[in-house]
Amino acid sequence: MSDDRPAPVLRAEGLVKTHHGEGAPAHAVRGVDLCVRQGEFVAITGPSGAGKSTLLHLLGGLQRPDAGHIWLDGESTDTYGEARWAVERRKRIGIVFQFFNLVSNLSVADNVELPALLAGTPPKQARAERAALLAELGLTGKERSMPGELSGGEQQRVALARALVNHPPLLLADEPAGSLDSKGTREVMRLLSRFHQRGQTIVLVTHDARLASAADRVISFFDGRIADDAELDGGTTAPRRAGISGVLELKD
Ligand SMILES: Nc1ncnc2c1ncn2[C@@H]1O[C@H](COP(=O)(O)OP(=O)(O)OP(=O)(O)O)[C@@H](O)[C@H]1O
Repeated sequence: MSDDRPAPVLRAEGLVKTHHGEGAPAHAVRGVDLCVRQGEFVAITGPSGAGKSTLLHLLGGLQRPDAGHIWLDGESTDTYGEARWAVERRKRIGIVFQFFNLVSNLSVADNVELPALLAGTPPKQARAERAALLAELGLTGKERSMPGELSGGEQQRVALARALVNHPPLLLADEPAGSLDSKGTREVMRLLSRFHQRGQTIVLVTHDARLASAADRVISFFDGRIADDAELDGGTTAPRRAGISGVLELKD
């Protein structure tokens, strides 16, 4: 039987991760199977402590699973070490975080150009890519600013430019509006939607059900497991499949 769906950009099977900290072990991810296809905008939502960030970190190779497997564009990552993950992230996975994680002593322009230069892009092309993205994100004129001189919303837009400068097939976003005010939140969500409309595959982690409604598929994560996985109908919050709303309404 032929499968005319877009190809999987990311696939995971049997992911398990337990954190061993000070107290009792935290079973953050307890067996997750997931397939994200080209062009999808997937939100992973759920209450605080459900394991959403841990799952995103596993998917981006920032943490290693205790068990399970991840494929990027159909290629197994089983043999990847830290260095290989870093290379693959640069090419294939852009990541934005709640607290931006910009390099504080580099200018806006240098923050955005750095991943392009590290990926071997010629300096002239890196500058052009940076200029185009900053213009797109409304940051023209801020090139020489330092991150600390920008508002939170502006810093997150710089982080978005940095994440996208190498045109990665996959964008991972971990609570990208978590430290922004409502204006910054609306702006980040508008930009994510715009990039998605142009074909960017996005996986967004958020505990905020309103933000999740910008996606076209919402995965409800609860206690380390996928509790529900629903396509949204035309960008509204109405799930095609019953069962999602109870989990979405859980408060932190
Ligand atoms: N590095 C760590 N060391 C020890 N425990 C951790 C670590 N990271 C996460 N945990 C624990 O794992 C569980 C899941 O955490 P995680 O941050 O993945 O959840 P989350 O759903 O993203 O929560 P939030 O929405 O509050 O960010 C929690 O019990 C948390 O305390």
